[in-house]
Amino acid sequence: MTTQTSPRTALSVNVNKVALVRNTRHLGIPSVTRASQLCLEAGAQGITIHPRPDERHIRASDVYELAELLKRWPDAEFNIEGNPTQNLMEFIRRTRPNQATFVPDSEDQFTSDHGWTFPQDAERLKPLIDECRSLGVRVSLFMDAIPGQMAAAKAVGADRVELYTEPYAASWATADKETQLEIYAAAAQAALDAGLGVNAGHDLNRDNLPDFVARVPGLLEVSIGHALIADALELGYAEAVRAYQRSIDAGMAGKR
Ligand SMILES: CC(=O)[C@@H](O)[C@H](O)COP(=O)(O)O
Ligand SMILES: NCC(=O)COP(=O)(O)O
Repeated sequence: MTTQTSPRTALSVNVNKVALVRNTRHLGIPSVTRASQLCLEAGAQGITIHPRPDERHIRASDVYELAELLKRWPDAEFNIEGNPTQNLMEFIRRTRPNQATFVPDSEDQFTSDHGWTFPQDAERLKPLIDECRSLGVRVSLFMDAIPGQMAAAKAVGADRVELYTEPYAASWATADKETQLEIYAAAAQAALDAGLGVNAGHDLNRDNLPDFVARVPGLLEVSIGHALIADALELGYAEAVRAYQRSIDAGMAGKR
């Protein structure tokens, strides 16, 4: 078993939903770049976007404007998510983000709801992972919390996995929470044992974050969008980011 001292889990704010609201008028507000700037000023360690092919929220123009913004934040990370067999690779080639998170979504998918599957997906992913790494871009694979899949994710060349956390989030207020935490802890440990870094995301929020951070070993990054932006509608971006940082700190304090 690979153990490591617990790194402080980084918060990457996903600004998809700012773009979603912006796109309902031709006024350019709320601004995606201003939202990102305010989140970074408040202490977020990164910005995540998922430029889907239908541009339902993040548009190609957002990708390039955010890439320029992040150049002014050298200590922050830019994480671009997407399906590398669709539109993602062009964005990676042109912007060289810190991290590319490969997500196996179809073009018309309502939202992300599953990870990659090995060995089926290995052959088509390997050259795309190799290209990202040749560009100096870290690759994270969006994965279900299945311990037996982690070695294959490493074998195909991934640097990290992002654990898809909706099943945990859905269990949080139920009797199934403890079982889910054990599943995610085992999947994270299997990833660590395989030599992978561990990220996580989808439906995480202020309430369910502390337990997850406390129980999942080696958690390097959480990318959070929907709930954080919803909270920002009430609290403002800066206070929302500070609230999520407090949730992460509560989880860090609770690590065994
Ligand atoms: C991969 C993942 O779980 C999310 O980052 C994804 O970006 C959510 O996409 P929507 O914001 O379009 O629901
Ligand atoms: N990779 C998860 C992400 O970026 C945001 O997911 P959500 O918090 O919007 O569900």
